[in-house]
Amino acid sequence: MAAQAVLRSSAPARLLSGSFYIRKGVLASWQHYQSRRPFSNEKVLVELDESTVMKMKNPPVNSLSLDVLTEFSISLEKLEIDRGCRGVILTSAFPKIFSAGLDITEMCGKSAEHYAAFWRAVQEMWLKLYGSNMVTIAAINGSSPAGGCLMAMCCDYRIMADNPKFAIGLNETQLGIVAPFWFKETMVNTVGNRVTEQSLQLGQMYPAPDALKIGLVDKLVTEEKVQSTAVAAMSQWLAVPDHARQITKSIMRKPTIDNLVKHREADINNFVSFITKDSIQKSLQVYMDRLKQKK
Ligand SMILES: CC/C=C\C/C=C\C/C=C\C=C\CC(=O)SCCNC(=O)CCNC(=O)[C@H](O)C(C)(C)COP(=O)(O)OP(=O)(O)OC[C@H]1O[C@@H](n2cnc3c(N)ncnc32)[C@H](O)[C@@H]1OP(=O)(O)O
Repeated sequence: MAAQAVLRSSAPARLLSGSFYIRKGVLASWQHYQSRRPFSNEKVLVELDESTVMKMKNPPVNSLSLDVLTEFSISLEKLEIDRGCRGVILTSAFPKIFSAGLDITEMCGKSAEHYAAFWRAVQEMWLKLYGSNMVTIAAINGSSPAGGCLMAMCCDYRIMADNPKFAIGLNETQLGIVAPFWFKETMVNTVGNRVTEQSLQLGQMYPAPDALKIGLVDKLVTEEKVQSTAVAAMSQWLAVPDHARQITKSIMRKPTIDNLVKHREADINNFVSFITKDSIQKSLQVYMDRLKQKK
């Protein structure tokens, strides 16, 4: 809902706040300084250097736990209301892993209340990131399955490390679970219906070069150049007038966002009744055991 409000109202609001900024002079400068200080969170670092960079840092694989998702949404919201921040680069603090997707342990052996709270946090992250008014660029410096791929697809532009060992995709069916409709819609909006249909059914993970071929990522560069390329791309995107770019983004994304907002509670109920099934719990357990055994 918040993301929706931002999408609808924020272009004029930002223009208004721009004139307030000039008139109020010193006060605005102080507020600007306050809001531009790096935030020191535990699992989502926000660095304010040449560009604003959000770095996921949840060892070992940046799985998206309830804590990480909550911290992520709060940090993004702070940047969203910061008049000095027009764009954000999303990346990982670890080499070789962007994000392992949703934390599977949050979906195993917990209460229905926990699953509902967890799923609401997943939705909130998506609403905020997909609905962001800022330019969002994913600097994908490693593998990015499922929820990690979703986060990357929420961004306006995706740069990935050129290494066939790194793969990205929505692999949910491989775990015996189903990507919900808004994951599907995000992928359709990124790579089109036919590729999505095949990818989702097969739970396909794409090595970086194949991800480029199907348009799941926009550019491949060497691992060392991922972040600097993201900074360069950011200047290009920021050269476009904000209001025009934001309204265009809203026109493109609003129907998809509205669809989740409208069905949000039903989607939570669906998730809870799906994930609490014995057969699904067993599938997840088998998948986790396999992950642990592969060493
Ligand atoms: C009808 C429909 C209605 C409603 C919708 C219903 C359901 C939708 C439900 C859910 C949607 C979910 C989306 C998801 O995101 S599910 C998560 C999918 N993620 C994965 O499959 C990734 C699995 N991990 C990997 O492939 C690899 O770990 C890796 C490539 C990310 C990294 O490989 P490494 O070799 O570097 O590291 P590992 O040794 O494999 O892992 C280290 C460590 O981390 C644990 N781990 C890995 N991934 C996860 C994870 N996603 N969650 C929790 N824990 C994870 C792994 O077990 C290792 O643990 P130990 O060190 O052995 O303890």
